[in-house]
Amino acid sequence: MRKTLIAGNWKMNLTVTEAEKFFKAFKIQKKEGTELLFCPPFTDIPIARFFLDRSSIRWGAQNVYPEEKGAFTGEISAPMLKDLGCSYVICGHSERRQILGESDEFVARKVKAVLENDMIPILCVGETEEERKEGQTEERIGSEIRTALFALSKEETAKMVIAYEPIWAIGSGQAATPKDAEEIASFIRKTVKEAAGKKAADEVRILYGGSVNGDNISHFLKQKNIDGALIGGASLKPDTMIDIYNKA
Ligand SMILES: O=C[C@H](O)COP(=O)(O)O
Repeated sequence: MRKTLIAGNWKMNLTVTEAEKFFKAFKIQKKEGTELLFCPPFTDIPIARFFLDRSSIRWGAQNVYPEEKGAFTGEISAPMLKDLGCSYVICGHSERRQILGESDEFVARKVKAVLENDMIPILCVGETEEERKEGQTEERIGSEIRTALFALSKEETAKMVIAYEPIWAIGSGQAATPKDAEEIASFIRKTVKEAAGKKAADEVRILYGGSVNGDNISHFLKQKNIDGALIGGASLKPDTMIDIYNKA
């Protein structure tokens, strides 16, 4: 039985002062079978640890550099995140792939580094509006997944989370339909099965991300292959995130 994961990606939002205010206001009743995660900016991770340490809520990072240590100015390594108590790391978010030109190969190195440091990678995949119109969605996502899984064992693959985030749905207020998201989630599971076998495909968790809110979360979670959500804008307000968690 796969555990539902509700993950908030704050992106480049909330200062330390604002994060403190957020966590002071964030109160939930723990639910069995649903995991809650926040991925704040690096600067807020110690604040997340301070407030969430004795709770069931996990914290993670939005990015990582694939090398362990060394002369990589401005970068943060997986051992550094592990030492801060991070459980998850988002790898290959489309905002990084598009703005910073991160390649599938570079993202694959991050995924490996996260697993080697006993954390769980959330691999983001998804198509642009143009690719969708051209019927290239599966080709794009298939290639992103195969490259990320290439150097992983079946056991490592089974631990992963893959987030399907159609780029056109991110921050647009126009989410994919639950039916379309399920179709791609099913394709993702099939791709994992071909690359790493049935056991890994049965265990890997697949999230949907892109304009998720309190009104549509339940529709996504009813889908057979969708195990949770990666939430951007709606994760920035305590009340909205509490509402989403309660509906999950
Ligand atoms: O990582 C989160 C996604 O990019 C979704 O962002 P959004 O919920 O603001 O559309």
